[in-house]
Order: sequence, then C-alpha cells, then structure tokens
Amino acid sequence: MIDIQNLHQSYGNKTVLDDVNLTIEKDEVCALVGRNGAGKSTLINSLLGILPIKKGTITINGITLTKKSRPQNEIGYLPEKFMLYPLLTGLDNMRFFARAVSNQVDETRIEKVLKSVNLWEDRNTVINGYSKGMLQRLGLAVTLYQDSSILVLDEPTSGLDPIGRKEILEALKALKNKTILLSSHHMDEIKQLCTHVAFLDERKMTKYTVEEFLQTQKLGENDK
Ligand SMILES: Nc1ncnc2c1ncn2[C@@H]1O[C@H](COP(=O)(O)OP(=O)(O)OP(=O)(O)O)[C@@H](O)[C@H]1O
Repeated sequence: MIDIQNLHQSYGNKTVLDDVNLTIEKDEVCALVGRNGAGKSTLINSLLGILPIKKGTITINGITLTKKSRPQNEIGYLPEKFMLYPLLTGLDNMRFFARAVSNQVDETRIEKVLKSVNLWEDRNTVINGYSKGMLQRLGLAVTLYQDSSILVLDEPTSGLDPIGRKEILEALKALKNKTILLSSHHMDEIKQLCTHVAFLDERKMTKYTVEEFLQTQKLGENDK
C-alpha cells in the first residue's frame, strides 16, 4: 500500500506539489495522469526516496520514508528507458540484474518472469536484436524478478507500436496481488488496465475511479 499525506515539494520558490494526498491500496492499479510539467516525475521520485520530502509523509507498506530509510526492496521501479546490456542475451541480462539483488541467482524465478512477459523463447538472443517492445518487456521482467508488492511504472508503453503496447499490457494485466502506480497519457490503456486515476493539476492531486475520471473529461477527446 502507498500512502501519501500532505506532500509538499518545490524547486527553489516554485511549488510543484501542494498538500498532495494519495492512497493506493493493494490490488489497485492507479494511473498517474497530468499535463507535461504537472509534477508526475516529482511525485515518483519522492516515492522512490530519490527526492527528499520537503513537507508531508509517504508510507510504503507501513514503512514511513525518511532520509535514512528508503523503501528500495518494497518498490519495483520500471523507468521509461531501462538501461540493459545490448551485447548480452536476454537471459544474461536477467542474471546480471538478479545478482544486483542477491548473490544467489534464482533461475526458477528468472524462468517464471521471462515466461510472464513472453520472452522465454527469445532468452538466448543477444538483445541488440530485440525490438523496442521486447526490450521494454525485458525491463519489466527485471523489475518483476524482485517480486516487490508495489510497482511504479513510468510510461511503460512509451514509444511502442500497437503490437508492442498490446504485449506489455497483457503482461501487466496478468499481475496479481500488487499495488501499481503507472504514469500514462493513453486513456485507452488506462481503461484496459487501471482501477483508478490520480490526476495532478495545478499542484493538486485528485483520485478518481476510472469511470469517474472519464466523466470529468479531463483528457482531450483524442486521448480516449
Ligand atoms: N530539478 C529541477 N529543478 C527545477 N525545476 C524542476 C526540476 N525538476 C522538475 N522541475 C520543474 O517542476 C515541474 C514539474 O516537473 P516534473 O518533471 O515533475 O513534471 P512531469 O509531470 O513529470 O512532466 P513530464 O510529463 O513533462 O515528464 C516542471 O515545471 C519542471 O520544469
């Protein structure tokens, strides 16, 4: 569970988040939506403990973030562009990142996550031969390996063609027992995947169910 209370973040004298509250329960998939510059990355970086909290509290699975305690193991984070090793195979990339989590590489878990993103057949291919969609799914597999109960996904379908988007959406839809926050500009994928929308506008946050959000018409017609 993610619980953000009265969060205030600013850069110099520019306030980006003002008294922001957001709770995301287990099994909720919440889209983070806002115009460019609304503060989505600021919110994500605050959650990840990268950006020190100016005011307010963030609690991750009951653990309150402080300068000294970062919730590294609680949150699986998929950045918009995951830095993978282009001259290694998919499997060896998995093993490399698995070693960063623990010395003991869990081959059974690697098999499970590679199958869950539909890359098991391609595991022995060097990834400079992967499509953008395959690279993004491999990034997701690396993120899932850690088996964190919370996932933060930064525009997971950005730059993908319709087939690439469909494949990553299928992998995300299959996830169970997670708390998920994902930033997205695509209303069609929000409708398919999400239970809620956290809408950032003018420094303030409002949480809606997807149905409620659709009725507010906060996104332009072209986005739906
Ligand atoms: N390190 C920084 N120093 C100063 N201003 C910053 C810094 N990072 C972000 N900002 C400003 O804070 C505001 C929010 O930025 P942020 O990147 O959080 O928005 P965003 O919603 O993620 O934008 P985008 O959709 O374009 O990625 C913007 O006006 C941005 O210019």
